[in-house]
Amino acid sequence: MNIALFGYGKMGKMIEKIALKRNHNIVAKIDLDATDINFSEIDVAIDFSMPNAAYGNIKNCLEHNVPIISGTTGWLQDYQKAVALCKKNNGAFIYASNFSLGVNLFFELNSYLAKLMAPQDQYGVVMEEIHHTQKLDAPSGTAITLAEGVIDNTNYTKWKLDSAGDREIPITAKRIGDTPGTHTVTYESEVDSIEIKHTAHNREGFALGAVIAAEWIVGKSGVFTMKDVLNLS
Ligand SMILES: NC(=O)C1=CN([C@@H]2O[C@H](COP(=O)(O)OP(=O)(O)OC[C@H]3O[C@@H](n4cnc5c(N)ncnc54)[C@H](OP(=O)(O)O)[C@@H]3O)[C@@H](O)[C@H]2O)C=CC1
Ligand SMILES: O=C(O)C1=N[C@H](C(=O)O)C[C@H](O)C1
Repeated sequence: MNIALFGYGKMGKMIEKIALKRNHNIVAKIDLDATDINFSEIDVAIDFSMPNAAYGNIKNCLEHNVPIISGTTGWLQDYQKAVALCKKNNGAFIYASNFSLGVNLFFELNSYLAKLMAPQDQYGVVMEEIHHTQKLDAPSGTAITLAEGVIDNTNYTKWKLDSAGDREIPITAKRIGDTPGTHTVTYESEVDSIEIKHTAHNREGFALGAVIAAEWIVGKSGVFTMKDVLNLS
């Protein structure tokens, strides 16, 4: 498969390594608003760029009939526009806040736990995410997906960074060293705590998931999620 990388930073480089091992070709590495992209040679594009660049890259690919996988976080105010554009162009598009198999299993566990906890009013939920100091957005996209999993299954109504009001989920975002990504969901009562945690040891899981999604999407049309790719519930 011929893959174009939009964003050739920490994730772009890791994706290149894994894609080459899986016998794919990297035909373009795009770090800025490039205008001379040869879309006709691209089977699928993978975008791990920056919050202010992601939507433009996705739009560019969809308008050139190139399937696009996006892992960039912090651009979700434009997500519905990307969905509409994909449908209009009969294109193919996946956004995931986290492409690793482990985190996608963790999302399922989070939703299941939220369902169990919904009637237990003596518990309140709090979330924490820890990432490297170069991360631009807070809270992480993964923490937002986890909060949405709780909101969908309980009477919590929204999430907020740091302190939160009644029926709001407080998310604490810490930036420490080169931490690849650690997410904790804790239910606290006066007598005990129930905690689930995912710790990424490196970026390989994210990159492998993105390449698997790219392999999966070629030949399809529609807006998909990692649930579709991994065949989860
Ligand atoms: N969904 C997931 O599983 C994961 C998502 N992420 C997300 O992926 C994104 C990238 O992460 P990471 O690789 O660590 O970040 P980096 O900062 O290491 O890399 C981002 C790259 O994007 C480049 N860039 C800037 N503008 C554009 C543009 N217009 N088009 C294409 N590329 C551009 C930057 O170039 P330059 O340096 O020249 O500005 C840089 O090389 C983040 O949003 C992060 O949150 C990260 C890990 C996993
Ligand atoms: O910026 C990162 O590094 C990461 N970003 C994603 C997020 O915002 O959730 C995924 C992962 O946690 C690493």
